[in-house]
Amino acid sequence: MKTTVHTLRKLKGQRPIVAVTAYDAIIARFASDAGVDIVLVGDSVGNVLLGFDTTVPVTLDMICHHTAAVARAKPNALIAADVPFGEAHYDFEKVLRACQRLLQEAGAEAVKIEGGASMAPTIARLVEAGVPVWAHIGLQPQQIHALGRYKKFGTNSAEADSLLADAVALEKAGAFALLIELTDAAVAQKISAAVKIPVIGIGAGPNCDGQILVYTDLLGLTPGYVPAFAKQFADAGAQMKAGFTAYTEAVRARKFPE
Ligand SMILES: Nc1nc(=O)c2c([nH]1)NC[C@@H]1CN(c3ccc(C(=O)N[C@@H](CCC(=O)O)C(=O)O)cc3)CN21
Ligand SMILES: CC(C)C(=O)C(=O)O
Ligand SMILES: [Mg+2]
Repeated sequence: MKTTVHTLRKLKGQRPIVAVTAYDAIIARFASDAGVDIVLVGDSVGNVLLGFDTTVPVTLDMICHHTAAVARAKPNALIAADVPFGEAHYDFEKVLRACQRLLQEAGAEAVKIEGGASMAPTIARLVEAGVPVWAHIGLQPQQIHALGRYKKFGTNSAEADSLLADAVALEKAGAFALLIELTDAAVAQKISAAVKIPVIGIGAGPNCDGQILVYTDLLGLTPGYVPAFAKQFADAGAQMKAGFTAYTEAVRARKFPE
């Protein structure tokens, strides 16, 4: 059955929501067939697949390209797409046009936007236009150059209070869900209890309404640094390397083709 923002909202309090990133049709199919609820075309495509160091160089064109590939798999999982660096910060027309491309041209069914309470007015207007918005708080990787490093949020009471205020403001703005990244687990739990919309965590402890991981981290395929919170559930990297080695040896030994 097709997952929608409506069916996701109803899962809160019923069972944990499962989300992963996907950047192409093959992975979207595997993830969706496994029963994943949401496939996110994350701007992490930049550092995990495209060889960039951060998510900052990822453009709207790139996200549209990867989202269209995911959409061609026709997954049952909801297709969400990241709004890339900068796009949500010009004016309303620019961010609406970005979301219009993602939904109309690429086939996304929801967008994810990094930002706290200050993003709430923009999100309220997008929701009014029919754009389902997943609001992303806590660590916002698009802020890396401003932050200097990836750091945990909500570790003191001022930060914890401001995260809770962000969550409440974004729920009020009409976000269909929250994503909370790299935050103190107790704060993530408190936020999950305080809002009616689902809270999906990454590096935010076990007491959220769902979890998300970058698929290459959980399959053992990430080429570079893997965050400590990610758990590896399979070693697809080792299997792929073994497959390439077997092929190389078979060709060199004239055993393939037979
Ligand atoms: N492969 C990959 N996995 C991800 O989860 C991911 C990306 N890339 N790229 C986009 C963002 C960036 N993310 C990151 C990147 C670094 C840390 C990190 O340095 N974490 C430290 C803890 C830092 C602290 O506690 O202050 C760690 O050891 O996990 C966390 C999340 C999450 N996202
Ligand atoms: C890490 C997740 C939440 C993300 O935003 C991405 O993959 O880009
Ligand atoms: Mg992202």
